[in-house]
Amino acid sequence: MSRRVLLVEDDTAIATVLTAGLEEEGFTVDVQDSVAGRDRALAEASYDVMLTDVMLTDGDGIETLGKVRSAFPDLPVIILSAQNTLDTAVRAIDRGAFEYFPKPFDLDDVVHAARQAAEAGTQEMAHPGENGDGLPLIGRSRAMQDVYRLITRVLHNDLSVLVLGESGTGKELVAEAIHELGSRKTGPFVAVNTAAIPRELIESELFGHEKGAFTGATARNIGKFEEADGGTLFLDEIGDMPAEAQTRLLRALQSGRIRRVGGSEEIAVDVRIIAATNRDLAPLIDAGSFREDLYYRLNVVPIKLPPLRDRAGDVEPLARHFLARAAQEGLPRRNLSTDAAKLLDQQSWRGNVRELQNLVYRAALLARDDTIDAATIADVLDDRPQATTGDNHSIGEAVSNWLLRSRFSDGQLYHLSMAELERPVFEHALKRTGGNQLKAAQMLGINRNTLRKRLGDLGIDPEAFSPG
Ligand SMILES: Nc1ncnc2c1ncn2[C@@H]1O[C@H](COP(=O)(O)OP(=O)(O)OP(=O)(O)O)[C@@H](O)[C@H]1O
Repeated sequence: MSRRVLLVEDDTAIATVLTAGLEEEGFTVDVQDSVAGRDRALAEASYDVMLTDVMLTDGDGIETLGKVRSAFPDLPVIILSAQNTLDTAVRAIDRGAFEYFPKPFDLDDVVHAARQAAEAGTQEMAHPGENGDGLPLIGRSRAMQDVYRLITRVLHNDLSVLVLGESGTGKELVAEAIHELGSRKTGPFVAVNTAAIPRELIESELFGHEKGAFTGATARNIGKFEEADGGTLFLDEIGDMPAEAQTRLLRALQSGRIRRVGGSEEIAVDVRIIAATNRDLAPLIDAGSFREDLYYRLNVVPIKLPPLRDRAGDVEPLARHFLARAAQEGLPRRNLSTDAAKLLDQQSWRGNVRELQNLVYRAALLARDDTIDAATIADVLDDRPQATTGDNHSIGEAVSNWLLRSRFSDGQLYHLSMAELERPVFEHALKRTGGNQLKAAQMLGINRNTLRKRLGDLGIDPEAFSPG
């Protein structure tokens, strides 16, 4: 028996392509181009799944979704949206959408989701919640869309999330967003930067200690786990955690209980863990300095944050966002000239969003009039601390400098250095070939399967380099 789809889309080109794809999959497709048409069709026929655009001439496909969901609670709905913000993704899932696809979408993905939806009915639907306000993440690039979709997937469960990404890409902000928008928002959000705490103190910081547990422990102290009870614990720079603390953390995650340092009592804690790292954990695991079992515990849902240079079109809105924030914080209110925005967009942003933010604040301070022009940006750019490897004359020199700045223990040096070298080489080749792995492998002079495997090991997504 043929399954029936209601497609609500006012763009005829998209409607035609989708209809063809869905029909090929064996669906019968009815197309409507308005909210009114949608409601009429729903009243007249019975559907297995509905796909709907958001901005329709007579209304908003998400805002009016509540009505549909109460009248047809068993009808799974897939949202197709051109408003590619985290807000839209969250609104869609909160209103009970089965899936959310930013445009332009991949036809196969949408057809696949329609089939899944028709099969699963509404069982797998996200829990409706209320609408989030003041969503903090700026940027509508294609590269950020996957991040938004993943965020919506983890809001109403307690799955462990591992946020991966270079320094300054917004990992902590993502953790905060998950907490603020999710079902633990009434509980505390507690952040711990593992790399910033002396190794000897990490365990007591995380799990607390009893009076007299060690020299200097003059009173009982509650750790971050207990502080985060009922909420979210964000563990930043997880790759820097010493071995003993890793063991203790794993035990806590497995049992849902902790024991204070020097204590004997087992204390139950209800904590959602979000961990983050800017390091590649695979070589640390290979080298035996990061526990593999802990990795699997933490990495239930990985969220990879793209570096800023891969977020086409995001630099200018971010810069304007930071200017507005700077003004709120008492700095002079400034505009950004078109040329200034262009110049910002051309930078490679090795320090990612944090670097852009710092630079925008400095430009706001230094600008000579209300509008920040390209000359001011150029001055501030020149003033930057030297980019880490930008001034080196050879790869060898760059590597030597990098080794001097890095800290890792014996047994990791080779794997970590190789990962560090391979990443920019692979990314360069993927960029040059628009993400085509076959061509990239030819350019590199290595076997395609080798490339695919190494990309996987390094967590590089070739899709992120494909145009569009
Ligand atoms: N998409 C974004 N929209 C708005 N602000 C952002 C965004 N991403 C990052 N920021 C801002 O940039 C700064 C750096 O972000 P954050 O501290 O979350 O990065 P991080 O990846 O955790 O860095 P690190 O690895 O160094 O800890 C913060 O001030 C954050 O508010």
